Amino acid sequence: MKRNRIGLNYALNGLKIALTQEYNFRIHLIVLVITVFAGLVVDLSRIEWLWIIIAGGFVVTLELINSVIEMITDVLFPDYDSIAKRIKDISAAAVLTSSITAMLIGIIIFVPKIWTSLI
Ligand SMILES: Nc1ncnc2c1ncn2[C@@H]1O[C@H](COP(=O)(O)OP(=O)(O)OP(=O)(O)O)[C@@H](O)[C@H]1O
Repeated sequence: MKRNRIGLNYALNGLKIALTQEYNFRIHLIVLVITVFAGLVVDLSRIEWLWIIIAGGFVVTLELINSVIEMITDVLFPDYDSIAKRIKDISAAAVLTSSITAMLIGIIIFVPKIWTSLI
C-alpha cells in the first residue's frame, strides 16, 4: 500500500516535470482543455465523451513517452548521430499520427454539431 502511494507520488512528479519542462506536452493539454470546454458547450453524448477521452489520453500519453525517448536519446547520443535522428523523428511521427487521429475524431464529433447549429 505504502509502495503504491510512493509510486503515485513519483508519477505525479513526472506529470509536474512534463508540465513545467515540456512545451509540446503543455500545448497538447491546452488543446485537450479547449476540446473538453467545447464538448460541454455542445453537450456531447456519453459515447462522444468516451471517444474524446480515448483520443485525448492517447495523444497526451504518447507525448509523455516521446519526451522520455528524446531524453534517453540525448543521453545515449550526445553528438549528432544518424540513428539518434531516426529515433527522434520516428518518435515524433508517433505523436503526429496520434494527433491526426485525435483531430479526425474531433472533426467527426464536432463538425456535424456545429453545422446543425448554423442551419
Ligand atoms: N543527437 C542528434 N543527432 C541527430 N539528429 C538529432 C539529434 N538530436 C536531435 N536531432 C534532430 O533534431 C530534431 C529535434 O530534436 P529535439 O531534441 O530538439 O526534439 P524536439 O522535437 O524539438 O522536441 P523538444 O522541443 O521537446 O525537445 C529531431 O527530430 C532530430 O531530427
